[in-house]
Amino acid sequence: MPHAVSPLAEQARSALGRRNLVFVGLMGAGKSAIGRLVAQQLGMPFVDTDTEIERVSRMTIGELFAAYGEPEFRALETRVVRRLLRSGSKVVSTGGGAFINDRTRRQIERGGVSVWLKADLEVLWERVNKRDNRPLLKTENPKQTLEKLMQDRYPIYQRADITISSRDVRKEVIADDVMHAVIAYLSKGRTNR
Ligand SMILES: Nc1ncnc2c1ncn2[C@@H]1O[C@H](COP(=O)(O)OP(=O)(O)OP(=O)(O)O)[C@@H](O)[C@H]1O
Ligand SMILES: O=C(O)C1=C[C@@H](O)[C@@H](O)[C@H](O)C1
Ligand SMILES: [Mg+2]
Repeated sequence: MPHAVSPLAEQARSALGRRNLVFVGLMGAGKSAIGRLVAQQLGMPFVDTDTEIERVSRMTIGELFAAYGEPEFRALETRVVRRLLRSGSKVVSTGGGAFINDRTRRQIERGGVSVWLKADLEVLWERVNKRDNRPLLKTENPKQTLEKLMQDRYPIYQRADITISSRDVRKEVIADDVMHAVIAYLSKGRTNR
């Protein structure tokens, strides 16, 4: 297992102990990019649930939505998240809707420290409009759809243990914010899970 790469990362790694670190938030918030970077810095394994779902189903997320519909996708997502959170501590980046689903959110609440990457509409839109691989945004006005998802989902993402502002700065800056916040959150007298 690789070691944490800086004193900050080392301190965050040791605070986490055997816990998982789970990134949640809307499409484009940076869960995959920041999750991967934080995992590298902490010297922990990294898994992205969307990638894992595509691997086990041998279909893309778009194909899954088209063939089976969103409810089936959510059921598969719940199972994948549960399995990942039970198989050794790691950094997990979830798909945008995972924390919104009651069953999946309960898995995350039980299985790790959750980090909401919170971004404003312009930042999200700038990042997601470059690709069209998000089935929920295949609408007439995808920016408006994204705004509606923000209104519906932000009150739920807000339940995450930690909130980090995912703004237009280098990914390393956000990764440092995450590690500082993890240390602060876990120093509040919490016991190892
Ligand atoms: N701080 C940042 N600076 C510049 N680019 C960023 C930053 N954070 C994320 N990005 C870029 O924004 C795009 C979307 O990020 P990412 O794929 O990590 O989002 P996500 O939250 O995983 O979205 P989804 O829920 O759709 O999987 C990627 O191209 C990523 O490299
Ligand atoms: O926000 C969502 O509900 C989604 C986000 C993506 O990560 C994928 O999990 C899928 O496109 C659904
Ligand atoms: Mg992602």
